[in-house]
Amino acid sequence: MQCFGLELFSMVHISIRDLTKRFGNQTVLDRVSLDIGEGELFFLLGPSGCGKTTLLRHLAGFYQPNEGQILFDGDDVTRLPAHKRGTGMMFQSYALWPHLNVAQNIAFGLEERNRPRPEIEHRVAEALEVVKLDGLGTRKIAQLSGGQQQRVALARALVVRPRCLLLDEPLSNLDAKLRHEMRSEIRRICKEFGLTAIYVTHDRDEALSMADRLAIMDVGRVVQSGTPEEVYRNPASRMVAEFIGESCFIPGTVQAHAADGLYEVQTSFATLRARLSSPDWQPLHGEKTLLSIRPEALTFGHLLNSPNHFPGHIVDTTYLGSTAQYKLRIQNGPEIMVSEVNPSPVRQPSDIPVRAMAMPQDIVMLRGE
Ligand SMILES: Nc1ncnc2c1ncn2[C@@H]1O[C@H](COP(=O)(O)OP(=O)(O)OP(=O)(O)O)[C@@H](O)[C@H]1O
Repeated sequence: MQCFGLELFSMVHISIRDLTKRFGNQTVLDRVSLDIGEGELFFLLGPSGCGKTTLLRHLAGFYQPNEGQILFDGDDVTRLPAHKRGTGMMFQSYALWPHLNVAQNIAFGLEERNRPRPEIEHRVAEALEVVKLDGLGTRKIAQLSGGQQQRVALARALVVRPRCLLLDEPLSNLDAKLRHEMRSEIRRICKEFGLTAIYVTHDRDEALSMADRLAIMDVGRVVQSGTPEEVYRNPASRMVAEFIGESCFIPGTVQAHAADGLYEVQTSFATLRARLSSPDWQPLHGEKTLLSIRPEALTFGHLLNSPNHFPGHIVDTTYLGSTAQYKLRIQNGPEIMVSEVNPSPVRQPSDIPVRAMAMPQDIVMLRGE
């Protein structure tokens, strides 16, 4: 009986090579290339309409590209029909059958594959256990909460033992608390079974908190990929910096290459010390740059040996409980955001001068636009 078990997932390495898709004269995927390792939980992240779902649908076999290839473990599956690819899919709308009960919904894919009855029963029971719905097999779908329905959808995708799991915004219909709960559930299950999984979202918190690696897409292209930390710390462009987190941007001119790989940058209000986002760019003296600073990289205070000071006054305060967000208007400079953890007392808008500072490693130089 053990041979029916969900533990028999086979991981797959996915290679996407120069995939291009056009709908009429609109290029929706533009030479997309990505490698997704065995057992990796990989996120596709990007603004609405950038092509995430279209890419996922190519992996599932629902769409054929105009150009390019998809390889599973080195085998070309680009023209292989969906039902022969061994992928499991989980959608935003749970896509469950309302007239079938929970177990029947989960069993559907196995029945389609004409699996013997004892195997179906065993595997459905196991799938229910994996998603923590044991004992609810005979429930009607309408008698389940949104979170439970999403667990059924996950069990249904897992029960066919997919070579890879494809998830299209699976949590966006859930409220914030359930979403948090399901994030760690989905990650736990993927890791427990060593599943290769590709997850589409436009929710950066979901991607940052769950992904092994992620790709940011914009108008049909992959603009950057890496671990959440790599992309968050080293955004390749303003678009990536803004999409993956909060950031303020200060234009400047490169002055000199300082010690430790840092650069001095002249801005409208001070000379700041900053680091490059990417080693591919070696800026020259006088070149334009855009400094990207995260609100949490700034702290209030004044250290004499800190090279980066931002003198100004607070023009707006947003209290969020665990943090406060301040809008700081810099003298002769732009407005920037400063985030303070565990604020007490909360600073109020005032004309009284304050000073914020940031470490050079936390100010990132992007190519000037
Ligand atoms: N079957 C189709 N026929 C024509 N155009 C399509 C089709 N499917 C998608 N598109 C277009 O392709 C573009 C990308 O759509 P896609 O659904 O992949 O974006 P997305 O990044 O997943 O967006 P969202 O986050 O809003 O779901 C959009 O402009 C969309 O209108």
